[in-house]
Amino acid sequence: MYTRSIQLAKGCISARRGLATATVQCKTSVRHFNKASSSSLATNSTIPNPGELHRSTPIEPPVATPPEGSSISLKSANRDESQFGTRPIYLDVQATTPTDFRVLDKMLEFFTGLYGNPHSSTHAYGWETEKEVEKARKYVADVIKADPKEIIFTSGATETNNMAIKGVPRFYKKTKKHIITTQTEHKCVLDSARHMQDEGFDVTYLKVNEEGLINLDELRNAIRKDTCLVSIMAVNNEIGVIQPLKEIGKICRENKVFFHTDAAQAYGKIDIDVNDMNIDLLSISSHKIYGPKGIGAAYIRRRPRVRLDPIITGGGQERGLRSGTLSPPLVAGFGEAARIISEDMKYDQAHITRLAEKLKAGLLSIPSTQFNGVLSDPSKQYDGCVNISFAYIEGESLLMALKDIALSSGSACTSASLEPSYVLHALGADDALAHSSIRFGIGRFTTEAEVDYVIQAINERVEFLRKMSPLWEMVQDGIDLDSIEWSGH
Ligand SMILES: Cc1ncc(COP(=O)(O)O)c(C=O)c1O
Ligand code: FES
Repeated sequence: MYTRSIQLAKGCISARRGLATATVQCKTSVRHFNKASSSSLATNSTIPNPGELHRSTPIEPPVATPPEGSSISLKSANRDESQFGTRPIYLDVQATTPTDFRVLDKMLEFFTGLYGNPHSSTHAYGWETEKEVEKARKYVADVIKADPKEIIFTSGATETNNMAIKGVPRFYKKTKKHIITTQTEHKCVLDSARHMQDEGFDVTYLKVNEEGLINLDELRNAIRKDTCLVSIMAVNNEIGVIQPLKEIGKICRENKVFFHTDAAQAYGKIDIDVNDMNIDLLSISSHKIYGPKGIGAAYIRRRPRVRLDPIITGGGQERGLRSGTLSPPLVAGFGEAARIISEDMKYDQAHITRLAEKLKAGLLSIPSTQFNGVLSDPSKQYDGCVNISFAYIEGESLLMALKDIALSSGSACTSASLEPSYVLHALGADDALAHSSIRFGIGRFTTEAEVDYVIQAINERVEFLRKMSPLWEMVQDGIDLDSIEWSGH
């Protein structure tokens, strides 16, 4: 057995409050991790501010040039600086979250002692691992008030979305031919829907309003006799909009249509009760909740029972719905992440809301900025996703000028393309505004010092870039840009 010089699992709720380097000693290696200070919340004023641990020099006065060779020094949040060098502040938690060290601690034993195949039913190695898998299944189910039997482990939300959007219509294809989804879904939902169109299904893509919300009457009107599935995401990954799940679930149940929701960005972040909301299928991703990558789950309702054609067939694992040997380290890590997020949800929410409000206020005080998402009703906006357009600046130029902050102008899988966001387009944003948007993701380990730094850095760099922008100069001179006839070359 390996020894641990620290007990990570207990009393770690204040992880974000004070990071100190601790050592976990395994049989073969010694690795460094950031460990929660054992100090209680009450004494956190004496703890070095975590943000200070990220930077060895104070914030610079306004810079006149982009940060090439900047003297601001940043240390990484979770890596050994001596080995990996300094890295930017991480504000891209919608793309992925850092693995919580309590999760890692849970996973380690599955690489050493607990290596049995959880599907081996003839010996103790299989039984002990299976017991851990079932524990994890319960933790994952508890977050959304589901029965553990309704949880199927998959490789992540992409697989689960494929499973739901392809699997349900294929099963009911003799009588049902229609699917409803929205224009602002994640690419893996839209792509699965297009795939089903190629197989002969009709797909309705619901529009959203300028805040990103669907219209419930439009949903009601779109439902046909042969509709088998409505797939509407819970929290949008680019703008954080929360769709009215309970109302959608009610409409679907009344019309006897299955309701699937992609909850990759919502699970553990907002309250979800699959029974109260009449959700029939739900997609979960472990790496969005501080768990390992490469694992996720499908919630599939048993009563009334949802049937689907599995995408991966074989040994019949996971109730025949997803064959293949499970990865116990990933399952257990995911389970631990779910257990922690259930326990810490209120604390995480309060922390994230406080920092997000500060960030939003600090950025929206910059002239000619626009918040993308819901402003009219805070209950319909997930605070941890702050998407802002900075008019008269290209989002990509701003990102280039912000090398000391890890950000994205939208989803991770489209971040290599310079196309403006299709989600912002669906909200009615013009190309210029869609091009100038940046998504700021705040999570469990984001610190106030990081937010302060980001506010100052963005203020400086936006001012700098606008000084170089002829459009900005014209606006300052009182010229109405809409009145200009641009030549077309
Ligand atoms: C809304 C949404 N759906 C699906 C996914 C895909 O999840 P996974 O990485 O687990 O396949 C993501 C991740 O970016 C997401 O944000
Ligand atoms: S897979 Fe995460 S944004 Fe595309």
